[in-house]
Amino acid sequence: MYPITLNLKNKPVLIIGGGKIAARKIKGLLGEGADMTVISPILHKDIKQEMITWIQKEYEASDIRPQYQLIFACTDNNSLNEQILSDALPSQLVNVVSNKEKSDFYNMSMIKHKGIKIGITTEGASPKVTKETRIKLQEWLNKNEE
Ligand SMILES: C[C@@]1(CC(=O)O)C2=NC(=C\c3[nH]c(c(CCC(=O)O)c3CC(=O)O)Cc3[nH]c(c(CC(=O)O)c3CCC(=O)O)/C=C3\N/C(=C\2)[C@@H](CCC(=O)O)[C@]3(C)CC(=O)O)/[C@H]1CCC(=O)O
Ligand SMILES: NC(=O)c1ccc[n+]([C@@H]2O[C@H](COP(=O)([O-])OP(=O)(O)OC[C@H]3O[C@@H](n4cnc5c(N)ncnc54)[C@H](O)[C@@H]3O)[C@@H](O)[C@H]2O)c1
Repeated sequence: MYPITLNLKNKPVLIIGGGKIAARKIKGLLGEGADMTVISPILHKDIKQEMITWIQKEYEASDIRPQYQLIFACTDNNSLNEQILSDALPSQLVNVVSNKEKSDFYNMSMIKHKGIKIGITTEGASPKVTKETRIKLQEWLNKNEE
């Protein structure tokens, strides 16, 4: 997979599902100034409703508008998340939170340290190993700080 960092300021980003995992993704995306639309019957308490456009309903294929370049399928229903992936246009990139093999892209585990960002990924193979590595590396950086 090809690593890049994206400038998402004012870019329209679509999230389907508004639960715990969506809340984590939305926090990071709002921090980067993305223009967020969330489609979900229910919103997690950590999602700041006033910062997003919330469309309170269940997903339908017509929700996939061409202006979205990034789409996050964050429902707790893996077959629905996979349906979202197949409804998307070939030009749209879809993150499927419930399937290690099928995503067009993954979020990396991030460390921010003294003005640099370190991204860690197993390219979907093992989120658990990613998290463990982030914790070990963070401890090493803290220990070896001048
Ligand atoms: C890095 C991080 C970024 C982020 O999500 O922002 C991320 N997962 C994180 C946390 C986390 N993930 C999980 C737990 C609970 C368990 C635990 O603690 O172990 C926690 C902890 C928590 O939720 O607190 C389990 C889990 N994760 C995925 C599945 C589904 C599956 O495996 O198919 C399941 C099992 C679900 C189940 O079976 O129930 C899937 C994905 N998770 C990824 C990324 C992508 C691949 C990354 C890579 O390639 O390495 C991928 C494929 C899709 C994506 O999301 O992009 C983030 C910060 C980590 C940190 O640094 O703390
Ligand atoms: N990527 C990761 O880091 C990670 C970590 C743990 C779990 N997971 C996976 O992510 C999935 C979601 O986890 P969660 O904790 O956020 O679940 P959750 O139950 O907190 O949230 C699910 C959300 O999906 C919404 N939803 C359900 N059906 C919908 C529909 N038809 N249309 C639109 N929205 C719909 C619900 O309203 C809710 O807001 C889990 O099932 C698991 O497979 C991923």
